[in-house]
Amino acid sequence: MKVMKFGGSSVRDADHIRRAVDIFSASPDTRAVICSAMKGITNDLIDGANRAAAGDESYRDLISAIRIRKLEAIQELFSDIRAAEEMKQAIEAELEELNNICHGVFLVRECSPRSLDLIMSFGERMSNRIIAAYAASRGEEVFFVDARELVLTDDSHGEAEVLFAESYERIRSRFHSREGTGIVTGFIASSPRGITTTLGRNGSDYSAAIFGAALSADDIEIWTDVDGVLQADPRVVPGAGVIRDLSVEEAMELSYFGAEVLHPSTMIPAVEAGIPVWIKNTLNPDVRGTRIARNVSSGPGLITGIASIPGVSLINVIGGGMVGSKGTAMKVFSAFARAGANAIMISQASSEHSICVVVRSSEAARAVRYLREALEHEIRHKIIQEIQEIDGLEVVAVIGGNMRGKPGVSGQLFHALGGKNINVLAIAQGSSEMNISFVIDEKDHSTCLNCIHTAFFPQSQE
Ligand SMILES: Nc1ncnc2c1ncn2[C@@H]1O[C@H](COP(=O)(O)OP(=O)(O)O)[C@@H](O)[C@H]1O
Ligand SMILES: N[C@@H](CC(=O)OP(=O)(O)O)C(=O)O
Repeated sequence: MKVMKFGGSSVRDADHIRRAVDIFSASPDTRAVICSAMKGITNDLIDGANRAAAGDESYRDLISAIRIRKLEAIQELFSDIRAAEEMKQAIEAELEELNNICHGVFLVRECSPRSLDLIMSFGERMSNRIIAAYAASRGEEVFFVDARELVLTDDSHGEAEVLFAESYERIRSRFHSREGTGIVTGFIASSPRGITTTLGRNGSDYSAAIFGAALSADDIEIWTDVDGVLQADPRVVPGAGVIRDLSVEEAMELSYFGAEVLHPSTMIPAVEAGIPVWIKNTLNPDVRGTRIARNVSSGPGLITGIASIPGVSLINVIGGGMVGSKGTAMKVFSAFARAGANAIMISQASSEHSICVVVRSSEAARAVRYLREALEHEIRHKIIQEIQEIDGLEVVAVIGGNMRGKPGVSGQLFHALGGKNINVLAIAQGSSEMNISFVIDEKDHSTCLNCIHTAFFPQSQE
């Protein structure tokens, strides 16, 4: 039995929805189909909420644009006039509710994370209603599931924590009482008090893993717009090939370091339940795709993939006085934690002369402010000479289970970068020896990814 998920790119319009329904209806053992909002709609909803909160009436234009996309899709999908009319009415009712909520935000000039979750939920609610009704109109045995009735979370709005035991129980009981395929809203959930929450941006993959684990699926299939997980971002490295099999650890590393096709933490419920996750292409359904599973051995290459996180800053705490001084590192990392800045990468010179931490640029100024406060004593007594912030950078990570215990990977890597005159500002290696990450100037993005790809995957270049 399978659980499938179709991302925003796979349900972006009527043509894609048709293909998605073709795919799941050709696979009768599909018990649940989790769909995202049509591509771009979640961003439009966030934009609309922000405009309304700023007192800008143009939020209405965004809702009108969403309405047009929905009505066009309905028009193309439903040949039966009555069915199309019913669907239109259902969507108009959702849009009216959305409009009222946004009007409330406009009046109070404020959009709390809780209100934003509710506003974002309309993307998945509307797309899944249309997909379920369209599949039913083709004679498929399907039932619509608003995941807010089944997936329970705490109330940390924006990226809520799932309450697994209660959610699994509800999912199992709903599916045991129904025949056919459940068409389930991804991304959205609710708190025990019934308040709408979301699982974090791109959270529909996570929803698929939750339903897969709850229903003990044999496989989870994530359908997207590329042939699988590729060796690098195909928009930057056009020659990147498909990775056939990925271990869970490699997949986690790739997603952590920005491979957009996967999302961190997504796979945890599936992994814990031992369910393989497949990444497949809605536009090319016959291609095998990538399989992510436990105990997969890495492919033949020295590395498996390359990923990168743009928009980062490097914060360098420099001071000869730190050598042998106990507790400075602790002060540094506590300051980052208090500033709410997530350390993406950390590297400390072995001379203990500097600690360098990479954070998202949006968090950098605040982190530096907290650091200066926390290290005031050290700065005054010249234990620390400088706290440096360098912006406009990118973290690149080279990942692969085969790197473990194999000498020469770093040599080959930095030789390739040197050959293209790419300056490396900091380097770190995970203790799992499964990744080498380093910091470069953002301007070297494309040259860097392409030269690493050429160096490690020469066979993909033809
Ligand atoms: N290593 C990679 N492998 C495959 N796709 C990648 C990779 N890195 C970035 N991408 C991008 O991720 C996109 C798919 O992710 P996303 O847009 O979130 O899909 P969906 O809409 O299906 O959820 C692809 O179109 C591709 O451009
Ligand atoms: N619609 C949500 C959830 C999601 O997972 O979307 P997608 O599958 O298109 O990444 C978002 O944009 O964050």
